Amino acid sequence: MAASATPKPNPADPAANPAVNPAIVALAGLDLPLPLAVAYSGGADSTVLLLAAAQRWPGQVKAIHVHHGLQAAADDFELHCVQACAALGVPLRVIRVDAKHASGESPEDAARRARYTALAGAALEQGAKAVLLGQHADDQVETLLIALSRGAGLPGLAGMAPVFERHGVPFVRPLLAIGADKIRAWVAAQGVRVVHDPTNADTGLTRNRIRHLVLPALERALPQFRDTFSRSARHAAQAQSLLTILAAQDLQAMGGVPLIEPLRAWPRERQGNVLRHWLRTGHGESASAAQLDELLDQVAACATRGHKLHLKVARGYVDREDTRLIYTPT
Ligand SMILES: Nc1ncnc2c1ncn2[C@@H]1O[C@H](COP(=O)(O)OP(=O)(O)OP(=O)(O)O)[C@@H](O)[C@H]1O
Repeated sequence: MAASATPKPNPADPAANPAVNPAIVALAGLDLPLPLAVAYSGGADSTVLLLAAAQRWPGQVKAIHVHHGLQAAADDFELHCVQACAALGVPLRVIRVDAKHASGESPEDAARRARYTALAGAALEQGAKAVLLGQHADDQVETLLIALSRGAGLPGLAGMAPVFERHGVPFVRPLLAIGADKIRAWVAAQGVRVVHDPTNADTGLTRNRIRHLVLPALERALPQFRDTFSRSARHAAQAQSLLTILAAQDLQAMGGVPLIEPLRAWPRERQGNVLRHWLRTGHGESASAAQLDELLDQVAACATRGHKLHLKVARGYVDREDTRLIYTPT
């Protein structure tokens, strides 16, 4: 068989049957606390998710739509969601957010941040125990490729987590193993009405370039890429979780603050691991690779008690204070 041959669909696999909503299969084995909310944009992915969730947990599903106010079509998206939820008999909460981006932040990141805050707030207000998101296998591959293109470390290469918590609310991504082609095929075959976000065609955005240029090439060259890339992401996530455990233990062993002497006794990788963890968990900051390198060089140079250390890291400074390091946000 040629390396680029597309695998034949397995007739025994319900996810390969275009008559079955692929999200039903993904939700079948899930045991989640009820009631639930679905983050519903009106697009194909969250639509199949909402339909499947409403079928799997009748009367226990609510929808939340975030109106970003960023594009003219946002009012049409809202109207579509209101009508679709009314037809389905699913209660809908629409939240309007002001997703203006701060300096140094991309508009997409700002919109995402505002969206998660709004989704968590609406879920808490509605008594929903978790929020379901519609990201699928293609979104995961795009996320991985974006991470690679930025030279990311393990946290980036771990991709999107299937479950995570934000603002005290659990978020779940049940569709991560389902390809976009299966979702699109089902939506088209069933004639389900969905909205199309015009910004998805904007190839000025890295994610869209990957979607439109790279994924079709991967499909031809490596037909199993969704499965294999996701497996690599899971390996990276497992390795990262071990590193986080080690960092937490190391920080605890130093009494919760980085101490120069014990730090210097460890290999450089272990020092970097615990310092990154300290900055992130203690101060909500991420050091760039160059800043961390410089910090490690300076720690290595702290051979005498009098050696000073003062370094800009993320949005603040790391200083030496006697035997330990302290972080001061600016
Ligand atoms: N405006 C929104 N309101 C509520 N949830 C949203 C909104 N935008 C995105 N989401 C949620 O976040 C997920 C990922 O968003 P993303 O922008 O990557 O996808 P999307 O193209 O909007 O997906 P979809 O095909 O569902 O529209 C969506 O599947 C949905 O669950």
